[in-house]
Amino acid sequence: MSRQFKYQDDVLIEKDFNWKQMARLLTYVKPYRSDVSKVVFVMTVFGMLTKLAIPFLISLAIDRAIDPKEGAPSSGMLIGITAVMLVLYGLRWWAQHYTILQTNAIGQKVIFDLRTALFKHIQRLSFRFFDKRSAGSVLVRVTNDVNSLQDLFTNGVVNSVIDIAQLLGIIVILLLLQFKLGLAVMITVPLMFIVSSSLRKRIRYAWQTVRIKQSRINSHLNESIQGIRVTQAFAQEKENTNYFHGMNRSNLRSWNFASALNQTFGPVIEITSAAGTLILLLYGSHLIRSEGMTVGVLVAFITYVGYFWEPITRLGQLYSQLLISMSSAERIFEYLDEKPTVAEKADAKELPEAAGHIRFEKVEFGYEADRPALKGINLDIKPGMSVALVGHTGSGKSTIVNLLCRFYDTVQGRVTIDGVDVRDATLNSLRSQIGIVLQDTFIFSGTIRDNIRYGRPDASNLEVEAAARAVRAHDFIVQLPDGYDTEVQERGSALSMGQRQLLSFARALLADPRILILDEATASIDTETELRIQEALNTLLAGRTSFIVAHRLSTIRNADLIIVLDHGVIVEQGSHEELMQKPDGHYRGLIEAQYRFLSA
Ligand SMILES: Nc1ncnc2c1ncn2[C@@H]1O[C@H](COP(=O)(O)OP(=O)(O)OP(=O)(O)O)[C@@H](O)[C@H]1O
Repeated sequence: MSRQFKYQDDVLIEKDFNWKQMARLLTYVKPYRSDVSKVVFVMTVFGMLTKLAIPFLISLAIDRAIDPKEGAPSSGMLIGITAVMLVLYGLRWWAQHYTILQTNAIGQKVIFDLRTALFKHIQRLSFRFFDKRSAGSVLVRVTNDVNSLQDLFTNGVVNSVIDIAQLLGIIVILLLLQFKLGLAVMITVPLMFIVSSSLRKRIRYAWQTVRIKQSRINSHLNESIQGIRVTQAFAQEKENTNYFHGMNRSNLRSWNFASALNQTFGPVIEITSAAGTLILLLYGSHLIRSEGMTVGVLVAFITYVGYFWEPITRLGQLYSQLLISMSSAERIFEYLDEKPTVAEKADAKELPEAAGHIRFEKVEFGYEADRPALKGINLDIKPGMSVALVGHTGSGKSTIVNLLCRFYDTVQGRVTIDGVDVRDATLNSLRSQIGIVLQDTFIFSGTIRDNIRYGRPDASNLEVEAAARAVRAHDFIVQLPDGYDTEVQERGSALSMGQRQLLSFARALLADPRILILDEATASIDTETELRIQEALNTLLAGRTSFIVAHRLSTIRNADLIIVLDHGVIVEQGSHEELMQKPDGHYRGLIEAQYRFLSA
């Protein structure tokens, strides 16, 4: 099997059954507690009591109407008892129908709430969280893990309350009907619990393994689909398929194993139940002979004991369901407990409309503790200035931008906008004043118009068009089949790189941020598009403080200030002319290398 893929962000979480966690899960049911009480009430009164009354009525029918100890059999009484039983069956049917409808509705609402809460939380998590996880594994938690709780909430919660009530009801009835026989039947209960509890841990572990394998499959699937072009270009389909096949097979094996273990619960209960019936028949017939117990009572006992195992079997199944759900719950709570590393202060202030004066003061930063990405960065950018960040790959250009947007926090030093430390401002007020145009423009599904409007959803159609015209995107948009209403396909794959760039310029212009960050595309484009993009850029940058991770010579030359980075340190800064005058300067070296490359 190929060893090129590693998806190890999910590890087995092996803990004992956790009541605290169960209580936490139940808090999601709390808003619907009045619905739950209604269902439990209906099911207990109309479902359970009617059910429990029936064996009693049968024993009554046998001992009083069919074969009474004194007097003649009575058909009138028999008809009366049967009629009562019919009414009880009707009531029971209605109660069951009501319970199924209601428990489904409650379960769905709880799942809806949980999924929304999880999505909302994940949206707020910082870049650091996503650095460590694949998109696929995050996806699994919002879909599979939440789904696997569905059964628990749909049937588990309500049924367990009803089952426990039924179990207690039957125990009381059995003991009241014939105390000794009742006790004898219950001897088998502890036996069953001992056997089944030894299975619990193994079952839980097995299901966790299944989830982790499914999560890896999803991660791989996600990566394979996103990278399909590269895979096909390098003719790696076979390798990829083999790897997937291996993962899939391993998942199948784990699933079969877990499922087989799970199935052992049923037989364990059945064997114990058979032992119970055996005790009942042997000891019951003895009691009839020696203590004058009636046949009716024995028949009622047999039916009650049948009912007795039912809730126990269901509670056993619920328990294994609970074990499965617990591992999903643990994984969901792990995410819900993840705190954004970039957190808003409790007393964070709204950043007032920024003029765009940006300072970096003795900034130190590293993505990992022992690998600094920026060292001793000092910058003072006046409002309206355009700054080009240049330097070798990995020199720290994007990191500067990440700190300015507060996607990460500095390790030391501070970043200020108009004198306000970015950590003292609310994230929303900070980021809404910063526009970002990334190299790999993210086009969302929807129309071209929706995409331009992304940062300012209330913009009118006229404003959208004006923005598109200003950045010279209008001409190509109107040539699309439905103009501004053309639905872009997944991530805008039908648009050219240049077109996507222009769209993102329009998006940024419409949002009208005071500070603009531009990660310039590295791909070389034709001269005409280059010119058009340059003009669009001039419109976009006018009057804003801008940081450009610059690759095009024209952009770099036009910048008011050029910052040259090398291994996380600013090695030079100044205008193009100033920097070109340094004979052995870094900048001069970079530009000359680029000229050599272009003329080669
Ligand atoms: N998310 C991350 N986690 C860990 N290390 C990172 C992360 N992003 C960047 N780095 C590291 O930080 C350093 C600076 O990276 P940065 O992305 O700022 O470089 P850059 O100058 O923008 O490079 P490029 O021109 O290739 O985009 C590099 O050594 C890089 O490996």
